Amino acid sequence: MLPHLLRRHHSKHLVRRVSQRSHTTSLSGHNILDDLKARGLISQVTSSELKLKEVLKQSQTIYAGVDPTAEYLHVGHLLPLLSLFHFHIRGHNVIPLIGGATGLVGDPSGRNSERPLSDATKVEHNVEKLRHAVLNFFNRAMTYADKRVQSPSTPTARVPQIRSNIEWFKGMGLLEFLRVVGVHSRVNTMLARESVSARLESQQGISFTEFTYQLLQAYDFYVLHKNHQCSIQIGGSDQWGNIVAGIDLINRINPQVGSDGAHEDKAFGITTPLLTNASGAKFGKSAGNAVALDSSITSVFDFYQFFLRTADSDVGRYLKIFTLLPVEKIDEVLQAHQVRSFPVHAIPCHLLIKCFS
Ligand SMILES: N[C@@H](Cc1ccc(O)cc1)C(=O)O
Repeated sequence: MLPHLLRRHHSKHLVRRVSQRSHTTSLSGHNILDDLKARGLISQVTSSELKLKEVLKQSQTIYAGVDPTAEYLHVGHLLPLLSLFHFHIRGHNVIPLIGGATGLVGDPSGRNSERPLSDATKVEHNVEKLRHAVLNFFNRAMTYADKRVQSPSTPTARVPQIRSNIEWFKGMGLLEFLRVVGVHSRVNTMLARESVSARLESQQGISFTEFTYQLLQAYDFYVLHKNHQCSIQIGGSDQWGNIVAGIDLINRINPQVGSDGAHEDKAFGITTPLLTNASGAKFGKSAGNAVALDSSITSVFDFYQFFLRTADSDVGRYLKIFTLLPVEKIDEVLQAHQVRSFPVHAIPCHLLIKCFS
């Protein structure tokens, strides 16, 4: 029942979206933040929402990173990527980043044990696969959003350029890193970050390698801020510490002072929730139930089944997260179902299949 209802409203609303987008008002702070929030795509922001909304009235550059721990993306990656995509279709600049360098180190965030170091050639291989996967995501999502998006006159005509942080780390020596980044970083603050403090209590502790991870990600934000005027980083909620580390570094290297002498925020972070099902279980590679966005790993059939088996109580939440349908429309449809006490069986899998298979 639900897929049909949604299909009917789908094209009408997307057409409206496009005409809005071709005006400069598409950048109005009205407001991507409200929309992302209503979709359940925001967990936390690093400054006041008011301030961020103000900033978003102008075109911004926003980045999100993915580490090459596997050669495919999974459903959990979709939350930051879709958030990035929401910014993209409203005319902001987005930078999807692959962690060609950070993947060689390993992020301790959200893990209670040390990762074995990945083989460098495997990491390189994964970077290329992920580059392709992210490109594919943007291509498909843009086609799904609107075919006209391909027209060169729209701000979203181009698929964003994908970068890898190996670009700036490969030529950087240890001494330079210590002098540029280390000197501005407080060990006390680094120890207090959740990703580190949680591990300090474990018997195994944390290696120096994983301990420094936050500084690598911090430097990424700094480089993108300096060279590409990137002002916002998006990541999963486990990335909070790494994102804040970047903002700290940016502020320490170039303290921003407004005309009244007060500190002025120039860099911001947005975290997305981690994807869970109604019983609170996480999805992801480390949770062991990854649903890959790659039909050679998770077949189209399994992918479809995954969404088809969505519990009724998750349907509304997933629709808001995974489709571009207007939130009001989703609420309307869900309400109609509740009133008539229809069971809501599935989210419109056909839309998702088109995007990712
Ligand atoms: N640390 C992120 C990936 C990432 C890497 C580099 C960055 O600059 C940003 C994000 C993760 O593990 O999900």
